[in-house]
Amino acid sequence: MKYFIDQLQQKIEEKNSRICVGLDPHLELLPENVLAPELLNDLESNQKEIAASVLKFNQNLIDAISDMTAVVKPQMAFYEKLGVPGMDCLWQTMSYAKSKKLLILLDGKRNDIGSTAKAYAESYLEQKNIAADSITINPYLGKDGVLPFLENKEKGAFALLRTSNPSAVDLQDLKLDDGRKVYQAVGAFLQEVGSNYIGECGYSNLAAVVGATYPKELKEIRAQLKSVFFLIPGFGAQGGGAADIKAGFDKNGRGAVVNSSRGINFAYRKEEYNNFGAENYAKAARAAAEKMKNEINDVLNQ
Ligand SMILES: O=c1ccn([C@@H]2O[C@H](COP(=O)(O)O)[C@@H](O)[C@H]2O)c(=O)[nH]1
Repeated sequence: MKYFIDQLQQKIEEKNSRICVGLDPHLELLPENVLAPELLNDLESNQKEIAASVLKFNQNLIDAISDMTAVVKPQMAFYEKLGVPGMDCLWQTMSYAKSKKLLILLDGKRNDIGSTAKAYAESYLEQKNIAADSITINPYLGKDGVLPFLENKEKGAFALLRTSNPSAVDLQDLKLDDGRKVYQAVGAFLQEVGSNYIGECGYSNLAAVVGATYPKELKEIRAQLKSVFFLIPGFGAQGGGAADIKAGFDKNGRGAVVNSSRGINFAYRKEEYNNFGAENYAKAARAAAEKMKNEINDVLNQ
């Protein structure tokens, strides 16, 4: 039995890639040759057709980037939005990614009281036919809400720690009586809970989400949490760049993956990749993923 975090670290090293490719099908950004825009005028009536287009889009993206990333991160919101066909599309996307030997980090930010958290873990990490390898969770309910996601050591959880959005400061930076900020207390909590789930690589199956858009906090959190692996979202579309995420890695270039969703999924819309044309969106995505992978490796080698 191999710990989730060891599987992830091993795949990162095999591919020499520290990127995580988000699968976030923003419908209005899909190429017209994949999704006829008029279908969006009546989303509910056209859920089935739209979900079929999204699946084709995802499969082409996965084909284009599977040798270049260890892990893909489908964002559940975009699939839930398409009702039952959307959930079927999510499951088929995960199944396709699995067939290409990619790890799956399902971004759903689930959690609840212990018994309900257990049901979430069973739903998304333990189904027999297809399940994710890891899931994003909200740690706000405390330990009994987190432990069910760690029961199976082959699976992992990524808890929100310091998120990438502008309003992250509203609650996460509040000061506690002991002088720490809320996110610092959450970090210490994650390290403590995760200490019983540490793999051979020295990191724990309980990982954390820390945004690329807050490089100062990322550096401070990396220094504080030696055994916590990071998912770093916010690269590209949210403004984060390679220089911002460097401090999230340890001195050996381990301990984190950096996510980009729109920046890769919809690279074909950027001037830089205009020459590919909308019909070659997957080739544009590959070029963007390769650029991101190289930029991160370069900055870590400096
Ligand atoms: O703090 C967080 C936590 C999660 N996310 C998610 O990551 C992707 C980012 O998408 P981009 O298109 O690369 O901006 C998206 O699914 C978010 O829900 C995050 O951005 N920040």
